[in-house]
Amino acid sequence: MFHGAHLFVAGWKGGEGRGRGRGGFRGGFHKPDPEAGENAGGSFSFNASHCKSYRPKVVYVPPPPPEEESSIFSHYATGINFDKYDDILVDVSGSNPPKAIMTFDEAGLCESLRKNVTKSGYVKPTPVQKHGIPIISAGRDLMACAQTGSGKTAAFLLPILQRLMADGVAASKFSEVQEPEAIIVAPTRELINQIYLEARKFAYGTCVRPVVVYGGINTGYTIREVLKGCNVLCGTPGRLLDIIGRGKVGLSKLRYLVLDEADRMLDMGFEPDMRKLVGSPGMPSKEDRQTLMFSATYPEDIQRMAADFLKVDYIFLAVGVVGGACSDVEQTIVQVDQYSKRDQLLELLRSTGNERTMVFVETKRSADFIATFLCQEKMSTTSIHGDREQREREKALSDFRTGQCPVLVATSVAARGLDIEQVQHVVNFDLPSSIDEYVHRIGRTGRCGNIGRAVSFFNPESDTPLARSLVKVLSGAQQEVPKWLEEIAFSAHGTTGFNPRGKVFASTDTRKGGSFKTDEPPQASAPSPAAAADDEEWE
Ligand SMILES: Nc1ncnc2c1ncn2[C@@H]1O[C@H](COP(=O)(O)OP(=O)(O)OP(=O)(O)O)[C@@H](O)[C@H]1O
Repeated sequence: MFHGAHLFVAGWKGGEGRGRGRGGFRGGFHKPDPEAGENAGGSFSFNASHCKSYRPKVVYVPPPPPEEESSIFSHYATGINFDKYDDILVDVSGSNPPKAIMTFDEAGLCESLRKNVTKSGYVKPTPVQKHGIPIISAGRDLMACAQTGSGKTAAFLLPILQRLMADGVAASKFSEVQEPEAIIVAPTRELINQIYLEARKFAYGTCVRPVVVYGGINTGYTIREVLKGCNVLCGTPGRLLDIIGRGKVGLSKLRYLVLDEADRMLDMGFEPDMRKLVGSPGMPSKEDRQTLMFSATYPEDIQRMAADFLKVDYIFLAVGVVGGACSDVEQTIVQVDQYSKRDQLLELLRSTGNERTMVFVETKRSADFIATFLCQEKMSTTSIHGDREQREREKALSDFRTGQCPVLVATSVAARGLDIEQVQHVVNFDLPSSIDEYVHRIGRTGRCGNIGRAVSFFNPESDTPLARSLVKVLSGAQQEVPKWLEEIAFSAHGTTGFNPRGKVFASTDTRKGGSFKTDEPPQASAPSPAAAADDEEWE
């Protein structure tokens, strides 16, 4: 059964002026809606960036997060390859990097935090935690790159919470303006909510209070939550700027600014808002705050630009190959033509039984279309994309998490960061136009040392531009490269310099002199038009 009432009328939101593409005038009458987060500063000036269509007031209030300890600390088991993380090569550059820790005991966590780490099932730190925790604890800025599912979230949350707890920071509900010590930004609502739940878990039983703000939920509710006390503010950029613009959040106590999925936060869609955020009144300068960036991918141009937000002596940490795919995911590329994709998908899903599977498509329309098709074929399917109401998105995710709907059809909105237990399988029904997006998508499986599988439909008519990067990512993750794909990659770009078995991307810091030694063209950080159409809403 398809879970979600609106298949084709997926909740009216008024037009396409969203995500990365926003800022362009699309015509139509605009009425600012303060509840939806518009006209944040009080005065409304008519310029292109304000031109969104009128949208109805957002009334959705999400269900409260779990209160029982067993739900807060529920976690899945690490997989058989967890210990293999230790074999991954680590590159730390920048002056005087602190020594890595080997155990959580060496992290010097206070008792309550240490207890919460244990209750979360963490026995030993992953490499990004071994290196990242002491770097952050030493007060250094950090640009960290580590493969999907390898524990980047705890790598920044633990040292931040440790410092706040050690300093006796406590939330106060007696203030009309809340002054958080840390702000964490992520590109999608579901991801920031997940980070918030992780922060809440690690801060359990302490006086430190994390709060989450994101678009698609009632602003009044969000403000009330912030005003109950806020030390760690987690948010999507638009809603964060809105709350700050309304004067509900002051920045004078801010010590930590974290950009999760940092390359995405600094690409051309989110960069203006990130600059607005760091330019907000009261925001400490980069010299006076600690800025931390995390991702599994860092295109070179983004890496250079990220330096604008970091102190000169930031530390660059690369666990494994920058932009490399998780080697615990078995990747298969199947050559298809556009018209056989649906039948092949069906066949694939029938053969995998009830395995939890994420099926990625390129547009919101095809997400609805494929989900409907699978439902008609009696597969329990749900879908998530930017045109669905927040209520529907959260229901879809929850039905997928609980296994009620083992198939989730998704656009790029679900490509990054989501950590869902037992996703055994990812299908790229449509391949994305960027290899980084591919790496993030297949990283929804094979997490935390578990093994996963990814099958991608390659249509030579549309996917040839990706062939070369795909060959490199496959060989970099020790996967079999189909002969036909090598041939397509070879003929698409001629013979010069194409060495499919060569080094994938050098895992080096751009400060070493732009040494991303790759024989492929620089990764485009700009989104494709199709990807832009599926972007997260910025409220
Ligand atoms: N040291 C650890 N021991 C056991 N489990 C861990 C450890 N660190 C993290 N985990 C778990 O591993 C899973 C993946 O972690 P996380 O979501 O932080 O990965 P990530 O590197 O941020 O991935 P992505 O690049 O997809 O965002 C989570 O369920 C997390 O709780």
